[in-house]
Amino acid sequence: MIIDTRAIGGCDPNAAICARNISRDFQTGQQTQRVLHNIDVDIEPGKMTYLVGESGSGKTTLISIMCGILYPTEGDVRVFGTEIYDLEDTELVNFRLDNIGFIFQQYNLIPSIDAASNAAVPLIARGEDRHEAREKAVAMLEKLNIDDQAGKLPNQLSGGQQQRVAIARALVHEPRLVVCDEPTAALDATSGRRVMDLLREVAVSEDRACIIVTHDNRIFDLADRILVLEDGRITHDGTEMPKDH
Ligand SMILES: Nc1ncnc2c1ncn2[C@@H]1O[C@H](COP(=O)(O)OP(=O)(O)OP(=O)(O)O)[C@@H](O)[C@H]1O
Repeated sequence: MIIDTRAIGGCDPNAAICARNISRDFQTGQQTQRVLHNIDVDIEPGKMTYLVGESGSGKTTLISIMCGILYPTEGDVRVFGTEIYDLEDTELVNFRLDNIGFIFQQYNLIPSIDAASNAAVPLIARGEDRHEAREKAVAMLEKLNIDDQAGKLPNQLSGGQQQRVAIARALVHEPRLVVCDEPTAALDATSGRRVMDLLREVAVSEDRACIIVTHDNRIFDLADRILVLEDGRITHDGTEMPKDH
């Protein structure tokens, strides 16, 4: 694979993500709806960046584009120096497997395998030995204080426990970029802060970045940077929430 080393639109070569001129349309019947409008954004490593905005403002669409699971209608995205939408499909899948951990609003756990096997999925997908993968998965479940549930199937777990399994699955392969959609929504305040502490420990360092989509004002104080999205445009970029929110 040849990586084009030319900068797109003034990308900082050290940025975790450099997104330029991102627009996205959705087609519903005859109607085309533009939900993101010419967004330029850089995400720096070493920071926990929040993406905040009302329901329907385009948060999920934007993070999906920034991490290689949804093509933009227009624009370019570079993740750790790789222009991801120039990759072939299998290259993009492998890039995501190696570099990105996802925590979705829906936990997307596999119902027929236990919690430890679910948490081990990214390691097994990369071809790691199953036994070693399970051991690493159980160690991650332990950090999340849920290793006593390792042998249970998803439908034997509470919503909050399922979410912690999904979080363990996102972190188990120590990805350089972690993207989380409402990681604390189903958790009580103490568990929520514990998850955020763990995310900071595992997902934020000199060469790692973490983006969190959240409505949860209990954790706004833990952000290093807050981006506010309104109707598909970034209207605030600062270290705190704007006063009028
Ligand atoms: N697959 C799709 N087809 C058509 N419209 C879509 C699709 N996905 C999202 N949209 C529309 O795009 C807009 C932005 O949706 P998105 O899910 O990105 O918002 P959000 O800010 O993440 O909302 P929430 O906080 O409710 O999750 C909404 O109007 C939504 O209806």
